[in-house]
Amino acid sequence: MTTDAIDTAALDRALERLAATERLLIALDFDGTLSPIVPRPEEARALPEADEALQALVAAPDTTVVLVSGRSMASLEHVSGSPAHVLLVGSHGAEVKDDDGVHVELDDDERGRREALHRALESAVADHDGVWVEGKPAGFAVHTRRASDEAASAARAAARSAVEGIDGLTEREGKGVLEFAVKATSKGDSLRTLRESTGATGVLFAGDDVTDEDGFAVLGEGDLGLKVGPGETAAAYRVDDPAAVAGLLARLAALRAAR
Ligand SMILES: O=P(O)(O)OC[C@H]1O[C@H](O[C@H]2O[C@H](CO)[C@@H](O)[C@H](O)[C@H]2O)[C@H](O)[C@@H](O)[C@@H]1O
Repeated sequence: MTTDAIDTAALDRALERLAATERLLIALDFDGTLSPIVPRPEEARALPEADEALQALVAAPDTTVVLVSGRSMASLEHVSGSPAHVLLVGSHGAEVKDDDGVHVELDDDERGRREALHRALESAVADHDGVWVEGKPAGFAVHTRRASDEAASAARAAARSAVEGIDGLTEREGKGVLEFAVKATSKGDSLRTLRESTGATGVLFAGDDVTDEDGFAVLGEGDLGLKVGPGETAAAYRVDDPAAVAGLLARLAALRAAR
């Protein structure tokens, strides 16, 4: 799917079908989906309408809501405010928060490679203005949104070259960000696990960035994939922006409550 005109009638019919499913799993990306993209990651917040819709959805019967983010769990908790009864998955699936706390397990080899990765990235970006490195439990993100195009491109090249000697890294490029992780997890893996653990018979997954394509790839019949904004996607449906996502979640909550 490319940037076709948005078919709102078809999307509404798909929402009605999804709302009728027996056990519903709603999995949502955070940045660019619930929150508009902003220059400083720590200042991102879900739109108030989105927060309201999330609370309506968690109150609906047989419905599980989860935020599946590339952010570290600490960062996701900070920006989302840990909404009541909403599950959180961070670091593209490497960190999961449940009743027993937050889990991320690195073995000795992964810990060693993470340290090497940190040293390599910090020294690679040091001379590039506006570029900075964000630490995550299983890796690091090189942020370039505040750099010039030239500095961003030079920093990405320097980062890639600096980590060449480190084995087993997963690389992901997103909006103004290039990430490396020592654990090979993805939003697709998370969705599979969540579908199984919740017994979901239908899944809504919404996301805006290339890393969300791993999630769209594991959706099947009876699920609804929602791409936010422009760009190639495997999702069957599309909306323009986080405001449209909030409206759609409110509609789904109303349909689900009336079921
Ligand atoms: O999977 P997500 O929940 O969408 O998280 C992806 C990345 O989100 C954050 O970065 C992005 O949003 C920032 C705030 O709007 C923006 O400044 C940055 O350019 C975006 O890439 C977060 O900082 C990253 O760690 C996440 O991987």
